[in-house]
Amino acid sequence: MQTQQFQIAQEIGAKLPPVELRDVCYARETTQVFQGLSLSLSQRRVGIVGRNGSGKSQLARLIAGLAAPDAGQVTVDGVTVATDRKAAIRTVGILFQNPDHQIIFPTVGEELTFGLTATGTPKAQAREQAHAMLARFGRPDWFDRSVHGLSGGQRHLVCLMAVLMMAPRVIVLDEPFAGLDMATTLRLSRHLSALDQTLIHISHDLSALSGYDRVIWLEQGAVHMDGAPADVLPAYETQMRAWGGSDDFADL
Ligand SMILES: Nc1ncnc2c1ncn2[C@@H]1O[C@H](COP(=O)(O)OP(=O)(O)OP(=O)(O)O)[C@@H](O)[C@H]1O
Repeated sequence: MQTQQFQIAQEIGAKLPPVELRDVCYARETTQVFQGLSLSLSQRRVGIVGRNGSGKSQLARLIAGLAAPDAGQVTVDGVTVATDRKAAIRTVGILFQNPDHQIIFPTVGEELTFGLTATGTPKAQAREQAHAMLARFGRPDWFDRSVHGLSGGQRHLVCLMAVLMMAPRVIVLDEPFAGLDMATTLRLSRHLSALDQTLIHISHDLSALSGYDRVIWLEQGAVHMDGAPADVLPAYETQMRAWGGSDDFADL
């Protein structure tokens, strides 16, 4: 299948924080995940799809600056995210599939205030902002709650609030709804879709991406197809059904 280049609506894209990957090479142990990947994202809602192991989570980590490319450059809104960490955490946030990969502190209050205090906000102001965030999400009583006493869905909400505390212009979502019940998923999706921020959303749930501005299909660390959801999602689904017809896992 030919990769399609998707034409960007410049008048919309110009106002949004650009996410740029230039000639990115990146290996994990013996796996060469990306070999010269270039991508320019400037839409408000970008979906990423691809098979298991195609490189989606590694792409998310590079965009969030949690990993540095071996060669090439990743910038978000002009910030080189892997090296300028202080600017990066105010520019781009990431929500993981598993909140336990994200949460560091024992209490909700500490988790919510850490990013702000680490980047110079006075402690009292950070606490005030955390209380305001908890009130916004209807959990004013959570500041002193132990994170480990919360359910998975509640921990997801803590992660979302911690990301929003930094007011990043771009949020990367790495399958944040996996394992959540339908009501929690609907509620979190509604909060996310109401956000002004640019969302780059990795998902195996194609319906979650149908209203997006652009969808990128990754295959073995390269862009296989790039375009409007109405073009990319049906093509992806058809290919997945065809591959799913085989009983062999050798290609996983
Ligand atoms: N910690 C690691 N050490 C070595 N190789 C890794 C590591 N993490 C990922 N990889 C490799 O990098 C490649 C891309 O993995 P990645 O996690 O980005 O895939 P993915 O598209 O997110 O898959 P999934 O849909 O299963 O989450 C895979 O070949 C994987 O084996």
